[in-house]
Amino acid sequence: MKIAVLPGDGIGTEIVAEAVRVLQALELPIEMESALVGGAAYEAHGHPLPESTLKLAMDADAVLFGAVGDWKYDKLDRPLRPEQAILGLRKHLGLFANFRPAICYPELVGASSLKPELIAGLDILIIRELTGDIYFGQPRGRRTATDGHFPGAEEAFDTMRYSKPEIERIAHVAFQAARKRNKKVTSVDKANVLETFQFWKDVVTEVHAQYPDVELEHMYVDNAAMQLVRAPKKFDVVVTGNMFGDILSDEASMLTGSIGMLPSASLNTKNQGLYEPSHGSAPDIAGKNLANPLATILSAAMMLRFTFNQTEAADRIERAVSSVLASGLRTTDIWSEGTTKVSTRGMGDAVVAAITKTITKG
Ligand SMILES: NC(=O)c1ccc[n+]([C@@H]2O[C@H](COP(=O)([O-])OP(=O)(O)OC[C@H]3O[C@@H](n4cnc5c(N)ncnc54)[C@H](O)[C@@H]3O)[C@@H](O)[C@H]2O)c1
Ligand SMILES: CC(C)[C@H](C(=O)O)[C@@H](O)C(=O)O
Ligand SMILES: [Mg+2]
Repeated sequence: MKIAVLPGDGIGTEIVAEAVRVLQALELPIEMESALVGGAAYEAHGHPLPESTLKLAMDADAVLFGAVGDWKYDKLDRPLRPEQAILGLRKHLGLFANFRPAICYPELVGASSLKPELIAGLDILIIRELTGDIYFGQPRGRRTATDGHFPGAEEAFDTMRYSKPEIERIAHVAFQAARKRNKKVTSVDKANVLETFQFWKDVVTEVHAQYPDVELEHMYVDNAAMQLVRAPKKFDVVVTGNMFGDILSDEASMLTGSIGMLPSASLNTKNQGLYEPSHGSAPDIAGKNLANPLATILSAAMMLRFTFNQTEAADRIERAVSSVLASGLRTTDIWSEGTTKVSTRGMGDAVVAAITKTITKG
């Protein structure tokens, strides 16, 4: 089991350190090798995704990723910006299927900004297409407008596009995931305005014919954003494009109590995966030992489950997280009256201790 460990920037280094300690506590035959990525790699090597880092990731069975980015790099040319590292990894490794499960742990029902009854028992899965859409479509750039409202003015443009096979494969992923859950898929689009998403809707409908046991509903993205906070438990599997999935998954994270609770798995056709929290490098709290490491720790559990088929070890991590939350320990983002505030390291220590206890007990 070879894991490339890429902590990145900001809180990335702090949260990945805790996930690594959790993996080590499991005493599995895991080989881990670290490399710089994002702004840290730009500082050291002049590029956010150096060849050596990309090679390490491509040769590994799985990548454990923290986060990249900092406001101080926002003026760099786009190819040198830290965010290009994660986009480049997704593209080079072909990580088209992104799983972002939003699960509300019973202990955190009070931590969300939503009413407890809306989110108690919540367990939804957002499946985000990760290598297409306006994120990767060409052409893009800046130019002088020759038409539109202001001919002659400076303008910028991007290209939204999806090919049929790209939509088909993510639709299959969603229907197959739904089969193992509550057999309902909501496909989120903007077919009323965008040709790309009328096509998305048509192709998803076509693929659905192969899954008559799964219910399919279509929903416009603006309505989906509203329904997610109105009645989130009505969803089971949500499948959508790259950009809508980015936005809706951050929204869904608040249903779990905090963005610090939302893990993710990004998979390719070879079951190679990159595992990262759904949040970013949080420059506002970086270096303060304040970040919640649980999204990253839970991403490590997803790695054991999806890439390494180590179901028992994955369960062990998830049980340890539950027991730590049940014992009342909270990082600042999920803290509420009557619970005990701990640091990033303190939360990591508690999860490691809970795992060690289960191993000792056998
Ligand atoms: N995959 C990635 O590497 C990734 C993802 C998202 C954003 N980014 C980058 O991160 C930088 C910051 O972006 P942003 O501020 O928009 O989003 P962010 O997710 O980094 O932070 C948003 C807010 O959530 C809080 N937060 C995030 N993770 C947390 C955690 N684990 N525990 C407690 N609080 C947490 C932050 O303190 C901040 O207030 C940008 O450069 C952005 O491009 C990277
Ligand atoms: C950092 C950025 C490129 C990334 C995205 O937009 O995909 C992030 O927001 C995410 O959700 O992983
Ligand atoms: Mg995002």
